[in-house]
Amino acid sequence: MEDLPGIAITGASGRMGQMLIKTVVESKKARLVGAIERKGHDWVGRDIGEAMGGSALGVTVTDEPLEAFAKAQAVIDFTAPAATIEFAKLAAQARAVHVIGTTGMTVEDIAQLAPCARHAVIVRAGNMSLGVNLLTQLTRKVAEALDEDFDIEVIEAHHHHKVDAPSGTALMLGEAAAEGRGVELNDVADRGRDGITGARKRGDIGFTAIRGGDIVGEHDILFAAAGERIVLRHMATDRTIFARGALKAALWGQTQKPGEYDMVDVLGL
Ligand SMILES: NC(=O)C1=CN([C@@H]2O[C@H](COP(=O)(O)OP(=O)(O)OC[C@H]3O[C@@H](n4cnc5c(N)ncnc54)[C@H](O)[C@@H]3O)[C@@H](O)[C@H]2O)C=CC1
Ligand SMILES: O=C(O)C1=N[C@H](C(=O)O)C[C@H](O)C1
Repeated sequence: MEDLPGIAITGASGRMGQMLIKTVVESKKARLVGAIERKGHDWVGRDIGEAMGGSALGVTVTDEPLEAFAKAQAVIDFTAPAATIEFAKLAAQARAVHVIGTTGMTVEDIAQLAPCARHAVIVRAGNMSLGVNLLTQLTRKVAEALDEDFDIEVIEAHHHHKVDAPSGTALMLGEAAAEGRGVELNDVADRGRDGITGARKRGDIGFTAIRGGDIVGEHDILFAAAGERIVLRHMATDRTIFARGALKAALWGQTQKPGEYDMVDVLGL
């Protein structure tokens, strides 16, 4: 048991944090060594298992990430952009693999990861599921095969707690479509329509975000032309798909050189 890679989970009380704790505890390939929450959170100082409403797991929730990371071979982090940047610096200091699921990071945020990746493995993806990562490949291929007679729209739906839009997954799919077309997403993305917008610009890739209820995550890539439409769809119904992918990334990262990777690397797609 002691030989298994030790995993620390940040944002331990969150929707993904709790799912990750369960996934690591149930895994025969890793052990839980740390649970981190933000300063002032009422779970700090409590056993993580008991805080989650179950039996004790022998891991106390801490607000001192570096102490927890120093005991871990990997950190799995689904929190918020500012927290993730700080965690990247600390994970690099601890030489722990940093698996980042956090979305809503800006280009400037992402640039801050590069110096950390000189010292430790970073695996970052807006979606850790096998299905979505396969869908990015399919999206690239379909976009490559079709010309601009086909308008590309990415439509996503999520629960009403989600704070960022478009979703990280929608942006991954948009990137894949843009790559297939041989264009830069930044040059063609249409991310917010309201009022008299004018007609759709040929070649644009549009994004629509739906927020409601407890939707786990749904993504459509629509290719719409005169007289026909193609729709590629992924529907997540359970957050375990993200947690399992993140744990796979944490284990895969143990044998990699420092650098920045994504789930396509992990899954070998
Ligand atoms: N890449 C993927 O496959 C997936 C990514 N996500 C992303 O993961 C992130 C979290 O999602 P949820 O779990 O639904 O949110 P949530 O709001 O339920 O959880 C976030 C947790 O992070 C904690 N946190 C914030 N700042 C912190 C800090 N400085 N130190 C320690 N903990 C801190 C919060 O207290 C909270 O417990 C979002 O960006 C979401 O888009 C969610 C699902 C899948
Ligand atoms: O916030 C979520 O819940 C999710 N976030 C990710 C995203 O932004 O795409 C992945 C998944 O869709 C769930």
